[in-house]
Amino acid sequence: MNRKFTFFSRFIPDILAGRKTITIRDDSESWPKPGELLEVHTFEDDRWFCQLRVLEISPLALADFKEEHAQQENMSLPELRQVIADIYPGQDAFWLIRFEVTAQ
Ligand SMILES: CC(=O)Nc1cc[nH]c(=O)n1
Repeated sequence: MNRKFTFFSRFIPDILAGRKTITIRDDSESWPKPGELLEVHTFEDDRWFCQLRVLEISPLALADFKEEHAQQENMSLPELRQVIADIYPGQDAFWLIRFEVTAQ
């Protein structure tokens, strides 16, 4: 199992500023456990940019995306649906991972 956890670099400013406090992932990235510390790298060039503590992980269907989730991603709800559809085409079952930044 690949336990590397990455984000697209465009999300870094929002993560480090505390404006993005969740990430929505598919089954392949449902392995983090609450309390776990993750060393987080950029997807594009594998550059470390912070450490996160996992606060919560819970299943979330595409049909159940709400305004609250969009706010936690610092996006509008249509924007969040589009971003997730672009990253995970055709998928509708996800995991919500809530986190806090513990080092940067
Ligand atoms: C690299 C990658 O998949 N990044 C993602 C995917 C979904 N949400 C997110 O915040 N970042």
